[in-house]
Amino acid sequence: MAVEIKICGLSTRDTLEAALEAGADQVGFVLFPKSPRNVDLTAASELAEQARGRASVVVLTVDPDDALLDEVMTKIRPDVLQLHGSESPERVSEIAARYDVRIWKAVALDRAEDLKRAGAYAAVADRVLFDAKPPKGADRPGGNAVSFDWNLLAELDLAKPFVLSGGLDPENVGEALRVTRAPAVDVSSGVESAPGIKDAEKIRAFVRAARDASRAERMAG
Ligand SMILES: O=C(O)c1ccccc1NCC(=O)[C@H](O)[C@H](O)COP(=O)(O)O
Repeated sequence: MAVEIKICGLSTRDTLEAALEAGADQVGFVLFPKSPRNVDLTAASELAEQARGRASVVVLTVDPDDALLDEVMTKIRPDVLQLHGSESPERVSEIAARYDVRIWKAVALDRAEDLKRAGAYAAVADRVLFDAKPPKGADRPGGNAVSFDWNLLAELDLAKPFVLSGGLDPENVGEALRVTRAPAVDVSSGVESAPGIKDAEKIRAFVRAARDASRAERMAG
């Protein structure tokens, strides 16, 4: 299977278009006011319309309440809801039951012990997205350009497909795929020229590098 590629934190029509034309499978919009990639509901809904039918629309929120989720579901109508806060497995299950949307749950990894939490999330979410733990003092739980030790995932046995995230870029995504054999990758900072400013050429380079590496892995068996 070809690797799936998500470009996260898009906030302009032009860079969204670059991601869609490059062949991204999912495009992500961040609803988190402290993020340099934050978009409001209106902007996210306009970007979602541009992407609809061309890639899956992912809306990323952090510990959302039902009022926000009601608005997200009505105004943006995402294909996927990415939960990137400290939502418990019970809360993820509640959200999955309340809304007709696929759920990805982010799990921060630093050491093998952190993987124990992934099983409980795999039981209630459609996918688990592994990200690095945020650095001390960071004001957001993701999008920090930090990687974790990919070897932690080499022997992973999870009931659901996972997404590899955290500090990926066009130069390292090939090696990341070789080590983890991830079915899907997610990038934000690694395709930016500055925090929150997406770079069309880096988006194209990332998609190319991930596709090349995925093809090489498949040919090697
Ligand atoms: O991107 C953000 O600013 C953000 C803010 C709050 C929660 C999550 C956020 N991003 C999550 C993502 O999906 C990123 O793609 C993922 O953390 C990887 O980020 P990066 O290491 O910058 O590629």
